[in-house]
Amino acid sequence: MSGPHDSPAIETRSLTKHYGSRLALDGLNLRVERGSVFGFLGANGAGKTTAIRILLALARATSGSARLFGHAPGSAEVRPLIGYCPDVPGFPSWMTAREVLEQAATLFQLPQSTVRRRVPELLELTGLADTRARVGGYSRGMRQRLGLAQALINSPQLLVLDEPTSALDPMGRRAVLELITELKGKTTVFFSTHLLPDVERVCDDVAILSNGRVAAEGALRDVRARLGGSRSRLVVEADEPERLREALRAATRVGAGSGWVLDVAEDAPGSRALVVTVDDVEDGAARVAAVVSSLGCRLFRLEPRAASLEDVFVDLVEGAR
Ligand SMILES: Nc1ncnc2c1ncn2[C@@H]1O[C@H](COP(=O)(O)OP(=O)(O)OP(=O)(O)O)[C@@H](O)[C@H]1O
Repeated sequence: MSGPHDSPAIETRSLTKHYGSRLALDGLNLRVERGSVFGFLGANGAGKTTAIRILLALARATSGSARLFGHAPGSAEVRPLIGYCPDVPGFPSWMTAREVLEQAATLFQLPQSTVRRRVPELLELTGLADTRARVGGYSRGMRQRLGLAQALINSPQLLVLDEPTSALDPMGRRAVLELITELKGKTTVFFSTHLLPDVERVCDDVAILSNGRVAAEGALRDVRARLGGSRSRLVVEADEPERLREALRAATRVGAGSGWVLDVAEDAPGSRALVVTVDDVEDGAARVAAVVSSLGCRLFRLEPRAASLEDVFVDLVEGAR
């Protein structure tokens, strides 16, 4: 592994975790560069929380190694550099948000002058400045925002977030994503999530975890481009979408059949555009155009659709089942 000065924010090698006979992590190799916003994706049970718990020294690996800035998880060098927010953060119910943050500041032994500045700043940043209620009366979204404020109290170099937007309404979600964007370049942000649009919005790099292993990783753009090609999609819009849909459905491959269409779906609810999945985009486009023409329909639009992260994710996770 690299030395502490040039080492990545996170590096794991062959990280393996057994819970009894269950294999939760199966030789996980992960590298998160300093300053990046890194999306850690995986279906339920893929091993995301287990990996995060090992990185935070809340669980022990069965074998393999993990380093944060070149140091062992939980070591005295690492602790001041990390901020962590679990998916469901817990706080003493009788405390106010301000008290929670002041207590966290005490644990990090921050000077009083820093606490006086930082606590109101963080309350403002997470939209809790005007809340007088005690934490016991908070909604899950409010707890998540307070958890985030707490994770930022020590101005960490690495912020680790487990499903940071899962409990938030659209406004709260947007606020958290904006906050992550603001941290870009200054703080390394490593977050697990199921919410692919969030990843598409803020992440530089991603790793897709499947059955305790990295199934794909790299720059978001590259992962999409590299893996999105396994299924090609065309968007087609004609004046009689129902008839076109029926005709394309008739060309759908069933089982080992020889149909050239893999799937047909509405582009969006109520839209007359259809998304047609084919093996080969050029051949598919020519065939779709021929179908439109044979129906005597007017063609308005026929174009390839770039793969989304969701396409890549679904392909990888379904492929691993
Ligand atoms: N304490 C535990 N004891 C036994 N098995 C566990 C324990 N914690 C996790 N597992 C198992 O390990 C595997 C990975 O779980 P983990 O919680 O890390 O996945 P995850 O990707 O975080 O899932 P989710 O998105 O549902 O939170 C799962 O099969 C889970 O059932």
